[in-house]
Amino acid sequence: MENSDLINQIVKKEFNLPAELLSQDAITNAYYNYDKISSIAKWIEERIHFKPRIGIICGSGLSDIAYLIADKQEIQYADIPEFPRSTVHGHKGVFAYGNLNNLPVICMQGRFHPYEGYSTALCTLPLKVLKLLGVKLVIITNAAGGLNPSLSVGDLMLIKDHFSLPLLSMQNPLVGHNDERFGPRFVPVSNIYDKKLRALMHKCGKELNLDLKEGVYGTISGPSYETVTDSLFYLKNGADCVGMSTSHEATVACYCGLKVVALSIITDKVAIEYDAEDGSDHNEIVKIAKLKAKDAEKLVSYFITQLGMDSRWLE
Ligand SMILES: O=P(O)(O)O[C@H]1O[C@H](CO)[C@@H](O)[C@H]1O
Ligand SMILES: Nc1nc2[nH]cnc2c(=O)[nH]1
Repeated sequence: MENSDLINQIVKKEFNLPAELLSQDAITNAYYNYDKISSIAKWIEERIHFKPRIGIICGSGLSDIAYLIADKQEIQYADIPEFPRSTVHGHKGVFAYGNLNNLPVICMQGRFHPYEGYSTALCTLPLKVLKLLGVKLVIITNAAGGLNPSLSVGDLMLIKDHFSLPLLSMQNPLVGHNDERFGPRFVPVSNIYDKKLRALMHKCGKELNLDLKEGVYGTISGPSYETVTDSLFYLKNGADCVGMSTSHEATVACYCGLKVVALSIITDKVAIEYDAEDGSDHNEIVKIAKLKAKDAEKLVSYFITQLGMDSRWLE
């Protein structure tokens, strides 16, 4: 059977309508239903023989976080049946897993972005897989452009909230049929970046003598960067930095009952004056993220040690 026939058949069964009449997220969620995601998780489980408790998503240029894992093993996304591929420079497309400071961790060296052509539901499929693998908490990282003039290149910023026009305007990964086995239809997100975990992260930052900033992550869909007017709009509405990921991932993690903590590394300053030079360049962004990643790695490692000291964090 042709793949499009199969998709049509699945969608027809669920909605009694042809797939053309539905949004991409609704189609994705019908295709990647609970059973299919369970079979992806089972496929992984059978190969890794390992029960992760912490998930880490590595942002652009931040995949070396995985080298913190002592006995690191890998599984390629390309080997996992019906799993998407990473297509962006700085995203390897690998699950790395093993113990990090004695806690079982699975690390995504590579995420999926809506601008690659994936629906937001497909971009966040890994979060549902992580949930079924046993993950309780995710640490999301990203490279972001600094909007707030108080942020400098190389700063680490703990995300306290996000502002996402794509999420607010129907690019929401939860659109479509809901399966309560993952989470509820309507999801409260006012404490999406868990307040207690943020306090713990700040404590870690202090103890490591790091100047950890805190702020709001603004999401654009990309792949074009922001115009000056876009940037001013985000800045005036409370965003401190901007990027093309994270918010939809945090939303699905929260929906699935995973605790979320998220960090941005500021890789460039966003133009907020009309006659400013446009400095956004992805190769440069990846280069800066790699150069400045050491502090993020130290912080994540120490944070995981602290999580290990109280079993309630990973309940
Ligand atoms: O968010 P991550 O994946 O770190 O990457 C950021 O860097 C890329 C733009 O240069 C975009 O993908 C943006 O989201
Ligand atoms: N200006 C800008 N810089 C970035 N660095 C990482 N992501 C982004 C982005 O979306 N915009």
